Amino acid sequence: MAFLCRSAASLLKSPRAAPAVLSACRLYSSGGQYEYILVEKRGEKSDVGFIQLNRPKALNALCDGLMKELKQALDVFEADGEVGAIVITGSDRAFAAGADIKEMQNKTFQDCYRGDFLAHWNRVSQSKKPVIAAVNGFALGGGCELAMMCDIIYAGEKAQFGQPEILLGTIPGLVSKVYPVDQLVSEAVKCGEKIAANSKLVSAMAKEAVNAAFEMTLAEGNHFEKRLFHATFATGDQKEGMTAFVEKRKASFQDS
Ligand SMILES: C/C=C/C(=O)SCCNC(=O)CCNC(=O)[C@H](O)C(C)(C)COP(=O)(O)OP(=O)(O)OC[C@H]1O[C@@H](n2cnc3c(N)ncnc32)[C@H](O)[C@@H]1OP(=O)(O)O
Repeated sequence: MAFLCRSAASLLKSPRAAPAVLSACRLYSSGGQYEYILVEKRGEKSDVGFIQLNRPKALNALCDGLMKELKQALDVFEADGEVGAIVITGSDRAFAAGADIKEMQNKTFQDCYRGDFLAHWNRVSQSKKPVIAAVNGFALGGGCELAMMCDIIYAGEKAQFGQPEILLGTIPGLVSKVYPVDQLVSEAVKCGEKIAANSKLVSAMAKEAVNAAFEMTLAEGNHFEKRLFHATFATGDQKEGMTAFVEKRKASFQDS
C-alpha cells in the first residue's frame, strides 16, 4: 500500500503527469463527466475501480475519445490509494465490437504513422494494479485485445471473442475451433475458403505479424504489429473492407 501511495504521489508531483491526472481526478470526483464510459468505485470497501464502456449504439466501438477516457480513468484509479483492483466491463450485448471502423475508414498510412495511431492503446497492459475484464457479448478485434490486455478475464455464457479484422482488409484474423473427427477435414477446407476470400495481401501481413511475434519480446511484437496495422491503411483492400462494413455490404478484395 505504501508503494501505491508513493506512486500516486509521484504521479501528482510529476510536472508532466500532473495536469492530466488532476483533470481526470476532477472528472471522477465530480461524479463522472465522461462521455463514453461510466466510472465509479465498487465493493463493500469501495476499493475496486469500476469502468463500464458506454457507447451502446455503436456496440462500444473503441473510438479515440473512449480510449482517451479509459486511459484517464486508469490514471485516476492508479493514483487512488484506496483502489486495489480495477474491473473493465461493457454492456450485456457488447464488451466492445473493436476499434471504431467509421473513424478508421478513410485514414491513410500517413495519418496512422504520423499520429502514431493506437499509441495509447497499450495503457491497460501497463496498469500497475490488477485489471479484470468482465466480458458479456461481443469482444471483437480491439475489444478482444482490450480483454486480453487485462490480467484476468471473466466471461459471461454468451461472450463471443473474435479477431475479424481480416474481413475489413486489415490485420489480424485468426480463428481456432474444435470439430468431430468426421467433419474436421471438410471444416478445415471451408475455413481455408473463408480465408482465401479475404485479401491475400493482408492475410500475408497478418501471418508476418504472428510469425515475427515468436522471435520478439512482447513490447517489440506489439510495436511490429501496430506498424503492420498502419501499413494496411496504404492498401486498397483496407479501404474496400472498411467501406463495405460502413455501407453494410460484402467486401470485394482485389489483393491490392
Ligand atoms: C486494432 C484494432 C482493430 C479493430 O478492432 S478493427 C474492428 C474489428 N471489429 C469488427 O470487425 C466487428 C464489426 N462489427 C460487426 O461485425 C457487427 O457490428 C457485429 C457482428 C458486432 C454485430 O452485428 P449486428 O448485431 O448486426 O449489429 P450492427 O447493426 O452491425 O451494429 C450496431 C451499430 O454499431 C455499429 N458498429 C458495430 N461495430 C462497430 C465498429 N467496430 N466500429 C464502428 N461502428 C460499429 C454499427 O455500424 C451499427 O451502427 P448503425 O446502427 O449506425 O448502423
